[in-house]
Amino acid sequence: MTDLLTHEEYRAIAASLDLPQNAYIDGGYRPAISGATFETVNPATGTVLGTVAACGAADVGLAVAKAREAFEDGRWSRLPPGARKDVLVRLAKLIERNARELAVMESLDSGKTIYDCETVDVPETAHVIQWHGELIDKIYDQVAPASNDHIALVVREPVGVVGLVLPWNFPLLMLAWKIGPALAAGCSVVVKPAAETSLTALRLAELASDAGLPRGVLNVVTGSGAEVGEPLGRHPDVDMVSFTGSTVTGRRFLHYSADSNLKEVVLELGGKNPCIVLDDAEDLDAVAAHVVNGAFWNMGQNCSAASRLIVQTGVKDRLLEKVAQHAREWVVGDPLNPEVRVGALVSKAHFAKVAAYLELADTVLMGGKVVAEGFIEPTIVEAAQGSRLATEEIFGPILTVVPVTSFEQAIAVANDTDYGLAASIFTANGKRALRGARMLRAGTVTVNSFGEGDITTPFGGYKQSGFGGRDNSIHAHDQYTQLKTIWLDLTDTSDSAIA
Ligand SMILES: NC(=O)C1=CN([C@@H]2O[C@H](COP(=O)(O)OP(=O)(O)OC[C@H]3O[C@@H](n4cnc5c(N)ncnc54)[C@H](OP(=O)(O)O)[C@@H]3O)[C@@H](O)[C@H]2O)C=CC1
Ligand SMILES: CCCCCC/C=C/C(=O)O
Repeated sequence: MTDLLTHEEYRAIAASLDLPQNAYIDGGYRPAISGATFETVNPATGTVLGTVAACGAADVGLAVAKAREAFEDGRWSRLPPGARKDVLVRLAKLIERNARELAVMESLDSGKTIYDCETVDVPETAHVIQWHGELIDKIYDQVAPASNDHIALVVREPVGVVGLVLPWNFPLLMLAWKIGPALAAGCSVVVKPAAETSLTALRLAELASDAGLPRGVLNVVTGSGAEVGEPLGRHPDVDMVSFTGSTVTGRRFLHYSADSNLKEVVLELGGKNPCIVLDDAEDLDAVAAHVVNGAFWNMGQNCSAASRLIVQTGVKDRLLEKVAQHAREWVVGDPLNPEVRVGALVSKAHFAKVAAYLELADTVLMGGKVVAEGFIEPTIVEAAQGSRLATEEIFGPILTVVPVTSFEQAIAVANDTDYGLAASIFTANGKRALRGARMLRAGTVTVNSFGEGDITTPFGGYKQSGFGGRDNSIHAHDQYTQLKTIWLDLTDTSDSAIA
């Protein structure tokens, strides 16, 4: 467990940080070719932290060319897997050694709490990179069951140059979820972080060079979705894009691919994740703790947040009382204060969007107020199935309660959404739990708990929550590799055999 510092100590570190400013291309920092910059803001205070290179299509072109050069000359792609493992494990160690700096930088740039950055985001980032590094020299290719006269090898090859387009809710962790398997597989990557949160991706790229990653293999191009994301999505020499973010933007990447080189596209998109609590659920205190964590962790800015509580009427009042009790313990305030569990929403624009949902609530069961610009207290509202509060991804600390009267109705309401990322079901009846888990249309279903699984389990969505592949686990490697068949004819064609 990470030893946390005091609020004052975190503030002192924040004041002394050396923040990256430029894109990271071909193994070094570079300003945008145009010289343009944009301001990156601390959403908790509204102060400008610094400026960052506002890159454009020319910078994307340069990064892709450098990534292609690196891929084709084999400086990384053709290293033995064990050698790639060594570099990734060294990178994981460097992340651990620089954890405090990365955690404070992440908190300042995103409004996430230092508590979460120190205890989850940064250690998990190191863990994920180490896990994929250590996996890569343990995956074997296959021999197909072809006839005795043939040997058919099925081998995996890195897909090539990949574009990784990231969201702002877990800037380091989503970077790790994508570069871990991509680099382990031997790909060269061009990362586009969200403009709100570019700093830690840049610093991590520098650490990767320190760990021995050859130049050109990991490039970070900073700037907006329109100026950097779109040119990357349309680039004819990018072989594959892995994207995490909104369903609207994810859909655009399919258009970019169709309009350019039919690059592969993997999308990890939004969710409106149901958390079902049935009348027979045991240990309501523990259930309430899961519900609160699922709904309010990271200020609800989590694609797998438990944003819909579908609760059977027999247990509703008792559960909601406990949920409110737990939620009241979540202190809202300065993200650099280690006591705080609810920090700032990522930007003014996002805060305004989430705050507008408060206006839609007729029945506020708890909270419902803006604490200060950027900060919203944990809020519980009741809303009818089909209402905007019950169907739209709010991505903020607002939990919508939908009462139901039966197991069947709970499952029907849970599945009545275009999304299908995560779901959970709380019940003491094992058979019903498993039947429910089978019936729920979601990529991850948790029973008597809420969570996303861990690095060993695939993460991705059904329906409009996902497309084309999975993050995490050994299956993440499918995104970044392609299968090749090598067919060898063993028939004996020597003279004696013919005679
Ligand atoms: N699944 C998830 O984990 C996430 C879901 N969301 C959902 O999306 C909503 C909106 O958030 P938002 O930040 O706008 O999410 P987006 O999906 O727009 O952003 C995700 C990434 O895509 C980039 N991007 C944006 N527009 C384009 C484009 N036209 N072409 C290519 N790339 C683009 C962004 O760049 P930039 O931001 O720099 O312009 C960012 O790097 C949230 O309220 C939430 O509901 C958001 C983030 C994560
Ligand atoms: C330690 C697990 C953190 C999981 C966060 C998953 C969020 C993904 C997303 O919002 O895209």
